[in-house]
Amino acid sequence: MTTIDLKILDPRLADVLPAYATPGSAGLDLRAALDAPLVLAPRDSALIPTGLSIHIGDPGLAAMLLPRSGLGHKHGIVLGNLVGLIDSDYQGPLMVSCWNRGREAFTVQPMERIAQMVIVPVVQAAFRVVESFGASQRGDGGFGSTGTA
Ligand SMILES: O=c1ccn([C@H]2C[C@H](O)[C@@H](COP(=O)(O)OP(=O)(O)OP(=O)(O)O)O2)c(=O)[nH]1
Ligand SMILES: [Mg+2]
Repeated sequence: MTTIDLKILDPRLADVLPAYATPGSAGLDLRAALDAPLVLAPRDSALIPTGLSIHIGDPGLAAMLLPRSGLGHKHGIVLGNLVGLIDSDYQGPLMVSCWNRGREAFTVQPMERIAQMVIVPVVQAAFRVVESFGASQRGDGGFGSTGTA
């Protein structure tokens, strides 16, 4: 298990820190550190604090914020940036852009679990400028070049 520094910005989080729900979980649920319910009208989005900050510290790691499948599928509550990427050197508050892509208003309750965070490995690459690439089977084919069947 990797250890990551975490600051509690909102004391309500102290008892409900992000944790893996099952031994095999990949995601850690993040909560809406709101003082009052927040109504998201259809197509509205809001930047919601999680009450936490983390400093991953290792450039070989990052965190990704993803929707929770239940909220996304049943209520249309996904992320305004589709996926949130937390850099390893970021130390500010963890924020979730909550987007109601559904047809009905949705009320986010204070401390509700609104998104999930996955810690992922990262490879930082340097670029070597070349005039031509070595041959590959795909070459420049893309965007459906292999067909659908
Ligand atoms: O859903 C998100 C996405 C990002 N961040 C924080 C952590 C991340 O490291 C930082 C910058 O994110 P990103 O690089 O995606 O945004 P940007 O628009 O490129 O901002 P910047 O110019 O600060 O890099 O904002 C969040 O708290 N939540
Ligand atoms: Mg950026």
